[in-house]
Amino acid sequence: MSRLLLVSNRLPVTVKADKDGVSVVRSAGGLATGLRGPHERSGGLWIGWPGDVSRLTPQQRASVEAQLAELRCVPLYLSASEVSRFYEGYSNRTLWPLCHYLIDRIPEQERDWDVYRKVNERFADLVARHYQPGDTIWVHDYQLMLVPAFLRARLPQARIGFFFHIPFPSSEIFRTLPHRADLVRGLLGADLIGFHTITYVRHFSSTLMRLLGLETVVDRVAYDGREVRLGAFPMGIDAQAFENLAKEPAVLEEVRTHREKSSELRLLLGVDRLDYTKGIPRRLLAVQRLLEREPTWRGRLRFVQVAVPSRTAVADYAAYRDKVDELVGRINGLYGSVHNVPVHYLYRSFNERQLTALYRAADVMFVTPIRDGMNLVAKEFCAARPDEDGVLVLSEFAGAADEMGDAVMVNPYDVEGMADALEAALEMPEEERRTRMRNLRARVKEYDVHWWVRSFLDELQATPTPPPRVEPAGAEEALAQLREAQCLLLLIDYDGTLVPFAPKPELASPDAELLDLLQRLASRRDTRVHIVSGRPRETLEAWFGGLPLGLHAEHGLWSRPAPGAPWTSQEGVTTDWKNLVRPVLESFAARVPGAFVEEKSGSLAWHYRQVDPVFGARQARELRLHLGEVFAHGPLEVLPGDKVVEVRARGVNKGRVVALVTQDMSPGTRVVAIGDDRTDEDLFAALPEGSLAIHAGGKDTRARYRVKGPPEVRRLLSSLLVG
Ligand SMILES: O=P(O)(O)OC[C@H]1O[C@H](O[C@H]2O[C@H](CO)[C@@H](O)[C@H](O)[C@H]2O)[C@H](O)[C@@H](O)[C@@H]1O
Ligand SMILES: O=c1ccn([C@@H]2O[C@H](COP(=O)(O)OP(=O)(O)O)[C@@H](O)[C@H]2O)c(=O)[nH]1
Repeated sequence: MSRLLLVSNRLPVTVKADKDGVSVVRSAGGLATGLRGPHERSGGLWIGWPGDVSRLTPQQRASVEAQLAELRCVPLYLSASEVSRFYEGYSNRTLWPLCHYLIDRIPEQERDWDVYRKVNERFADLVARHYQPGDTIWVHDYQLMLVPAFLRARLPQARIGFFFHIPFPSSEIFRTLPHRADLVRGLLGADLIGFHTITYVRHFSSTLMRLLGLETVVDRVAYDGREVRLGAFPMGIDAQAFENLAKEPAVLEEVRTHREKSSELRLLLGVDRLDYTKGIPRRLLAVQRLLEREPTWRGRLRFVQVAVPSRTAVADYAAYRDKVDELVGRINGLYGSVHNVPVHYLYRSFNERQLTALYRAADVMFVTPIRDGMNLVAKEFCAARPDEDGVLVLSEFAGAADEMGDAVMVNPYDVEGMADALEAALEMPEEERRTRMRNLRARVKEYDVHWWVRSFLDELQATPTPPPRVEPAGAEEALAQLREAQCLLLLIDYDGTLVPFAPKPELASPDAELLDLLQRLASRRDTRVHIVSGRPRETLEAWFGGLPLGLHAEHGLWSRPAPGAPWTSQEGVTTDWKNLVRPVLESFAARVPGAFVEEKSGSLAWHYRQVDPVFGARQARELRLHLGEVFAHGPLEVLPGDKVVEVRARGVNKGRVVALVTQDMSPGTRVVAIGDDRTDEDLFAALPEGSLAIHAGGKDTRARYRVKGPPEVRRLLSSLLVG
């Protein structure tokens, strides 16, 4: 087993200082419990923030460090300003509401991004310092979204996993964020990115398409020369531990006390951090509504709401607390009596034993977040019910809802509907309660936290480590090579190489500066220049006909090797297939707003550069499948390009141009090809030995040299004219 380096914002410990000294206590939470085994067995490390230790004396600090080291934890200390701007600020004031669909809670002006970025970089630095070849790194949650990319830059060969514990929202929400693309690129540094549900995976995939134009094929995305996998791994709990606790005599005694105190009452339970995503106000209103419309329940219900103080320095949390306080007061004022109040509101935290006693005593567990990544409380309630009784009422917007179909599902925004569900739960016949609880428990026990850890790590181990990457050399090196050559034969692509990609093909015509550059280049001593493009020959003729260049249109179907020479086409290429293909492309263009069909003499192209990217990519996939089925073994090729699907006769590609232009080449000539997309890779592949391939852009390429894009291509060519 490879050594596991775990990375999370908080370390799974609590530092407690009192008059007797300072102690570091292990936390009991689900993540800590699930990861403890693999962390310790693998001799790994856990890297994270130990909480606020600013008030400790230097001796106490030293003692904390020694105790942390014993637990194989490595502390990353945050300054007061980092806590306020990285943790409370960008993480909890921006990312947290965003991912829970509450964009109105995000500050109007984003101020904490720089600190978020810096702290993520500090995390990556610390991890890299402790990394040993062969280690597996597992980074957790939204506070550390940039860490995978920072790590990838420092450790190209490392195996890196990332798990996102909160909902990944629809791309429509995510794309409102100013730094949306940076965050997504940050995650793509990982080899495997895990989410709780398949819906979050889908949202992430469409975000990749919309923001970066990246397509997910089944569960894989090609990015930066690597393959990134995506997957749904619903987190579980330590079900056995809760079941064991629920059977302990001391816990059962506590259950009896809870029930005796409410012998005539039915017990409803809510357990949450006091967080505005947890839906506590509407939950309270549902209880109020039930009491209001069904007087027979008055005096017969006790609703215990545990609210754990959380993120108290964030203003929205304080306001939310006031709101809940007020509602509790109002309901108790309305429906309480001298002997009893309906809502018992406990603003504090309980340990697992106390929680288990509450879970086991409850008639109905009321879990109604308006959004929740998973919600472990719902699972803990079921694990704590070996008596197979109790009803779970669960929000359909909790990740847990995907797995817990036997709960009574509610829409947490619908107060009346929740009051109905509550009543149905309270009146549910025993047999139905047992059937539902049995099914829920079977799932919670089988897919527990240990299963979760195993399945994520197994998948991560199965991802191939990226091959050692030979990064193409840059413009300086390319220029030195070009200058050394006696004679030069330049084969240059047009769109994306000499001019930037334009929203419409006709908008990308050459400017005067480019025409001048090409003219001077072609007049350079012992230099011949060819344009090798996918465009129709009429266009190339109109734009470049007056220059001393060779022209090659439609990916090499048509060539005019020298000015004045006639255009000739590749032999044996037929075009009668077009009458069959054209109507198919036209019907796709008609149903996809913004798409259009371009007809060239040897090919037909369906363009979707102005279409909604997700819809366009989906339609392009469907079109390719459709064409593939109809023309499976025919003389046609269907080629996916950059926002285009092109259909043409088999065997026509830019590589053909190489044979044509090198046949009468004088000895000592260096062939140089420059291009930016897939079609240029055919050109690069056909080059004779000793040639130079230069990729213009950031895509994966077989070229040995890389420049940044059209401006740098032009600079490189201009430099050839100097000196
Ligand atoms: O560290 P805090 O700021 O005090 O917040 C506590 C944790 O809250 C979030 O929990 C989420 O993870 C759970 C387990 O995957 C999931 O069930 C729940 O739906 C999420 O909200 C947060 O993701 C953690 O990073 C925090 O530590
Ligand atoms: O008084 C409490 C209330 C809750 N919890 C624990 O806090 C976790 C809450 O996790 P959940 O996924 O439900 O929501 P989150 O707070 O992570 O958003 C559960 O494991 C609870 O057992 C706790 O230890 N003490």
